[in-house]
Amino acid sequence: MECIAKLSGLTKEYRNGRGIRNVGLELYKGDIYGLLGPNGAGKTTLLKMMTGLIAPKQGSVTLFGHNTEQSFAAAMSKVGCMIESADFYDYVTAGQYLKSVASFYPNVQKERIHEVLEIVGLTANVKEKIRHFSTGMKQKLALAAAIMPYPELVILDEPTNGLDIEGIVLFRELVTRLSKTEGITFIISSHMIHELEQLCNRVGIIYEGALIQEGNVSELLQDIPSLEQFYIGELQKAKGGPRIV
Ligand SMILES: Nc1ncnc2c1ncn2[C@@H]1O[C@H](COP(=O)(O)OP(=O)(O)OP(=O)(O)O)[C@@H](O)[C@H]1O
Repeated sequence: MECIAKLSGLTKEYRNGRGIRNVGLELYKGDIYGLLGPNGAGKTTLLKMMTGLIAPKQGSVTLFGHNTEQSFAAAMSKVGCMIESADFYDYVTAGQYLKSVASFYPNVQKERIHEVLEIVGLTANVKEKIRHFSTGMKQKLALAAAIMPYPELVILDEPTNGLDIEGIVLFRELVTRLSKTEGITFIISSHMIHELEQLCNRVGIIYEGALIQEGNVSELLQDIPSLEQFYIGELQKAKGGPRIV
């Protein structure tokens, strides 16, 4: 299996003492890796570090063989991402926004704008100003931007936030399709554990800044009926309390 992302000993401490400590993780080509953890556990911090938005105090991120601190452009050249809730200049239209995104990538032709709009189901809204978009529509637009440069790795931080039920199902189908047809690898943080259970082949659990458990979903769930029960059990172990599931 080809390792396309390697995170080693990642540590970040904010001034308030929070952050992540000594997190190591590998992604293999074709993985759909789910990142689980309570609020404030460190998921966004970890994903921001993967994309160079935060520099680690210790540790390293290697994407496609390139260290993000030493060769940022090369490391990120096959990466698409959507971190935290999407923020836009909302007086422009969806089409204008995606055109500006496309202009960053020399290999992206303007036809790609319509392609990604169609993929996320926003074709009819191309001329609409973003300020008229719902939260879920903005999430879809951010996803369209993330897949614009034909990425091989897509990093998604809570991508289903604000999506309606149909949007969540579409999102799951879209990730599955992109994984199968384009061979795209995904790492996705989410609180929607049932979605992750259906979608992911591997999951990791972050608790208080540390990766406390990870593995193949099918192996982790050999003796436990659901990812939710596994997750709650692992959190209880980490907190040192008795297991109630
Ligand atoms: N810029 C910052 N300055 C200080 N503390 C921060 C900063 N960003 C995050 N934190 C703290 O670091 C911890 C990890 O935050 P992070 O956003 O990574 O968690 P998360 O797992 O993504 O949480 P959630 O599920 O609520 O989105 C939290 O306790 C948070 O308060």
